[in-house]
Amino acid sequence: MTRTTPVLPAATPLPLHGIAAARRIETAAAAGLPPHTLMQRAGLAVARLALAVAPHAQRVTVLAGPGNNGGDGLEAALHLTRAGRQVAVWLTTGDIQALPPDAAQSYHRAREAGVRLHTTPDTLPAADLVIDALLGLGASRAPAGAVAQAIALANAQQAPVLAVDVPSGLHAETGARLGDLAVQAAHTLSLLALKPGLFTAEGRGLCGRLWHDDLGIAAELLAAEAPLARLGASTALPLAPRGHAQHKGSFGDVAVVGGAPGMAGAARLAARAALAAGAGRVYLSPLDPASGNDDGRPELMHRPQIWLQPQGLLDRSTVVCGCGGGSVVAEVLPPVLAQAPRLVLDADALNAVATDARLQQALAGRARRGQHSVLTPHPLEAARLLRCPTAQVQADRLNAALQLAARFDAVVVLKGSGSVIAAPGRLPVINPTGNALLATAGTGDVLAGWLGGTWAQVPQQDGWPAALEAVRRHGAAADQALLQGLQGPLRAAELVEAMLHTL
Ligand SMILES: NC(=O)C1=CN([C@@H]2O[C@H](COP(=O)(O)OP(=O)(O)OC[C@H]3O[C@@H](n4cnc5c(N)ncnc54)[C@H](OP(=O)(O)O)[C@@H]3O)[C@@H](O)[C@H]2O)[C@@H](O)CC1
Ligand SMILES: Nc1ncnc2c1ncn2[C@@H]1O[C@H](COP(=O)(O)OP(=O)(O)O)[C@@H](O)[C@H]1O
Ligand SMILES: [K+]
Repeated sequence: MTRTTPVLPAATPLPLHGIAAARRIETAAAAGLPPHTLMQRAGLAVARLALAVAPHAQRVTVLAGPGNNGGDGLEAALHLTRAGRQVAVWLTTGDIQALPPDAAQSYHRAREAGVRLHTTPDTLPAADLVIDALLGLGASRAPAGAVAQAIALANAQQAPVLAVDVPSGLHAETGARLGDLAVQAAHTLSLLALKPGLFTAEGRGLCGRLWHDDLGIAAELLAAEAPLARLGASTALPLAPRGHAQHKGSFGDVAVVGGAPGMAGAARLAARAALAAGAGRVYLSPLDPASGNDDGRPELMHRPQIWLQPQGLLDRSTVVCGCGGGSVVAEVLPPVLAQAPRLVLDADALNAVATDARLQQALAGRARRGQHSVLTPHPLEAARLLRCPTAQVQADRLNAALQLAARFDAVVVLKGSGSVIAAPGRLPVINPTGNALLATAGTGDVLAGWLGGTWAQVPQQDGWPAALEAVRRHGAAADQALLQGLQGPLRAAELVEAMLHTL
């Protein structure tokens, strides 16, 4: 029995399979079933979801492509016709002989059921719902010809679009667009395996609301294939509750090094976030000698130039370095990289590392010395570290994060829509929370600080659990703000407070 479920929020971690693995899962599942069963189940699942999300839609247009994704659409058309809807199928090919066998069988079933079938549309009929069954896992190049034309028509009309398996024009594995044209869906029903590209880069934006149907196959078939990543859980993994006899020394120290002239706010935001995350003591060591304490947060302690003290805060704290670091941060990085036992490197600290081979060596050698590092680049910072264009990072975010993690022997948080968390020897995680309310200056500083504040409370661990939890909660606060109707950006100082009130 097939079961369609919403994917987000994900209460438990979910495996995300690459295209090759997804195809092997399909082949293994098909081998244990009568011919054509999976496509029939896929079409039924699409039709049921269409009726559920658009119950009043009388006129449904199905855009069917040249492969098996089109076959799923033809099956859905058949069921929607039986359910009394006015269905028109627009096939991108008139050459029925060229359809793969499963899709050809669905074509004949649809025709026999009286579905109206047309080829190569110039215009689309007015519809209440459009089903995008143009391209699925087989999409390997920029949409061209009739497929490209159909995508453009789908995006130009008003009705909501339900995408089958993946919005056409999106790469299911990377979340990058294959070309200029991609379907903007209101809903996407992912079939059999969930794919990483639905959750990162352009995926979240193009998919709309995400649904999943495993087409009733045995769970063992999915478990038999190694995933490329997992979708993190969007529920809280709380720290141990505070004991009655605990004191501020029980919750670790954080030292924030950042805030070059003109950028004091960035370091203050990170320090505020570390405090709110629950660190016992938070010290602020500004890179601007003229900068004073954060008057809005008298709890923070002003400690100038901790990098000049041979033994002290740098040796025993969780250090967050780089927020608003400017170019001067490069000067303090040698002692910071040498001494900090647990280090979060953000923003200008990463830019400084990107341009200095000695700093790169010092960073990469930390793990061998038993020191732990977490890097939190946004795509441009990641591109500088990898010495490639930003577009190349965004074209394969999982791979970029894995490369950085291997090169620097560190936990890496590649930020942006669907942040990727990677570390050597671990399956990468795509974070399921967050939205564009976070697209405003300073929210990255808040993430780095919160991460440091979380990590300081579990100093015996590497930065992996703290990174997962900080990224999840950061996004969850934005999701909660969206649900509460916030229209504008979630300003960074307010984000700190919002995170405090988010599980
Ligand atoms: N079989 C089953 O039982 C089940 C199948 N399922 C469904 O099958 C889907 C995978 O089907 P698929 O492998 O046939 O690939 P699909 O995505 O339809 O496209 C291939 C066609 O598109 C063409 N094409 C590619 N790129 C193009 C471009 N940019 N612009 C234009 N054309 C382009 C490509 O041409 P070619 O590159 O070969 O020249 C080829 O003709 C999967 O996502 C799921 O929906 C599931 O429901 C489970 C049950
Ligand atoms: N569209 C978006 N969807 C989800 N998260 C986003 C989006 N835009 C930005 N973010 C998040 O906001 C933060 C921005 O960080 P960053 O670019 O470093 O900003 P800054 O340097 O100004 O603090 C990151 O955690 C990023 O993942
Ligand atoms: K599709």
